[in-house]
Amino acid sequence: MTEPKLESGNAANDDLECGEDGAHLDNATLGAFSWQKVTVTVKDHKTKQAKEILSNVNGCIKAGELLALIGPSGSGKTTLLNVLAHREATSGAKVESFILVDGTKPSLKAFQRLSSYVEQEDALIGSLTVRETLYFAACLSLPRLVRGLFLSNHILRKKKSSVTAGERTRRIDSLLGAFGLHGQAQTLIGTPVRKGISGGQKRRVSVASQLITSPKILFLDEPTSGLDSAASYEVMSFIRTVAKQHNLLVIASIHQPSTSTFKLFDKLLLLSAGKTCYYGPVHQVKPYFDGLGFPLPIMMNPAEFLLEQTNVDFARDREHACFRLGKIQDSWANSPEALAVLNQIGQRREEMEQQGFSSEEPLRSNKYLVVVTLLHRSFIKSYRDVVAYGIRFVMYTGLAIMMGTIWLRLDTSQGSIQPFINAIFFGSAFMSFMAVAYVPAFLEDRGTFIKERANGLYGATSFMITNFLIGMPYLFTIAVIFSVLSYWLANFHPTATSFLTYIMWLFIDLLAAESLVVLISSLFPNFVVSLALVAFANGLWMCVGGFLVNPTILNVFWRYVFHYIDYQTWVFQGMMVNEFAHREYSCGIGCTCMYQTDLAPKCMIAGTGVLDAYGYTQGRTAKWVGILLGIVVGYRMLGWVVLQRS
Ligand SMILES: Nc1ncnc2c1ncn2[C@@H]1O[C@H](COP(=O)(O)OP(=O)(O)OP(=O)(O)O)[C@@H](O)[C@H]1O
Repeated sequence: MTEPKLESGNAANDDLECGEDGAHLDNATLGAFSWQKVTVTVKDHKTKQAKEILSNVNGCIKAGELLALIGPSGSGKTTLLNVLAHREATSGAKVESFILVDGTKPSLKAFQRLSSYVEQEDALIGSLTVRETLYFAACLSLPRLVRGLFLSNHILRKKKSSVTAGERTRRIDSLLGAFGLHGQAQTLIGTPVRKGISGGQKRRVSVASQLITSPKILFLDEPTSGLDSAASYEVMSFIRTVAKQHNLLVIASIHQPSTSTFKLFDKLLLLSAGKTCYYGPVHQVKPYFDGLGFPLPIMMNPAEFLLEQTNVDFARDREHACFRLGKIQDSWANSPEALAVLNQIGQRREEMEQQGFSSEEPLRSNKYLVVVTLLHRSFIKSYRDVVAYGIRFVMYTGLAIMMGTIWLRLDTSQGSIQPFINAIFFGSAFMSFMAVAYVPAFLEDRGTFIKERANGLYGATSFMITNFLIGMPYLFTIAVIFSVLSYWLANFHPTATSFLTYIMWLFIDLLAAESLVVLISSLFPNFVVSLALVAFANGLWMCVGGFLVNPTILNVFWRYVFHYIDYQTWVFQGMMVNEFAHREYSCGIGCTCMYQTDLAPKCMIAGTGVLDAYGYTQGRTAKWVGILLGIVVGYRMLGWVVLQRS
């Protein structure tokens, strides 16, 4: 198996600007990040009344500090993290907040440049190696120049902020080192059928790939979820070391950390039912709760204790638990510590207002290079991911052999006419139907796209173009393999032109079928729903496509509403014309011809008689291809609109 040519550690001489290892991560510019009066209101599903899921949450962290957001399930950790990261808080939410970076409100773009967000579920591609994952993260997120490009004024302006190949490699190497991943650099991330790196290593790769753009603020959504306590500690200690070394600000929501993991954080924000229960240094949480009359037992995990005190859902005595929680929340709201946080934010703002915060535009990779990078990545995935592609190849090959041997060597007597028609229908309709096998692969790609777009890497246009382009050679190969095997075995019209025309129809058929999968799976990104709808749509297309009910007698509703927009209609009639326009069939003993044509006196049937029975005219191939391509473009455009809005 060929490895892609990625830049190696000693790649280029043009990296003079990059300085020492890991220097790109250094934060020398951003001092503090604060948030005030964060309140999020949603409409309660049951009562239909407005419900506050976050109420008046304040906080501030300084460069080099790590903040843990903890709280019972449903306390508002994810919502707060989203608000702080300038993402959608939750669907349909009304958000009030006052978020400042060094005392200044940054633009969304400037904030995106300053920060990175690591999702709870790793958005990693299992068939890439660890190094490749960082390499593609770098290519997608960092602006770069292609050698040999004519340097227009625009490009020259961008050159200053571009990252050279050498610098990119240096960043990858330093991140591999910082997260203890050098030993696994060439190991696959892992797919369901190929074991890769461990869960903790995956999490480290996720964090490292978000640090490639040198963010100053790092948001982590449950970075230890699904990991055992040893792996959780390991992941958090790597993050802490990097944050301390490079003066980064880290905010992580975290579920039940072990005592040792808990102590890796500098600050703690304890939430329950959307309200603050404690905010401040981790080491002061014990005296604070002691003072409230809830002493922390010496041998107990502090995080576990705090969650116990603030959780009402699993309490045996719910009334008592609610009373206790109310007391903790009120005590915090009226505490001198809460007031001190507000003073700290105000003080910090004044200090920094004089200094000023430079809001730069985000670094972005060039759109065309993004498409090239995505194509490169998809290509590697396509030849390594057996589940996504290999199995489908085997399935189509099996189907072709099956079809060719069932319709084996049909002769040119009139008895073969109907089997030929059936074979044309089966080849076009069933191959289209089998596009359902693409649903899981597309949903996986869509998932990656949604996460990468949320990180500002690229948009729906780049994704759609790449998806279309990467599918073309693959679908073309399937069309060729299927035709080579089944066309000659079944004895379709044996000329080179007809054979190539058959491949063309099948290729466009597959292109349309896969575009339909893209549209439906974008609209309903759920495996079962999507599968059912694609199957339903194909069933509909088969019924109205002209084979099962002759188009001349198809009733007006189905004919005008669905028949003409059905891509299988055009493929079926295209293949029918290809087969029957230039072929003749014998009527056999007794000379009773099934179709009456000019050749009846010779006891023969002209294939055009079959076409007449279906109402198909010849010489319209270009028009039908045009209609089919229009349908493909239509599906893709609609898919693009859906992805754009999702
Ligand atoms: N769009 C919404 N409409 C109604 N309620 C919502 C909505 N989004 C979130 N909530 C509610 O807001 C509360 C906070 O949700 P959030 O996901 O932020 O909690 P969390 O602390 O991250 O929970 P977990 O630890 O279980 O992930 C929950 O009770 C949740 O049900």
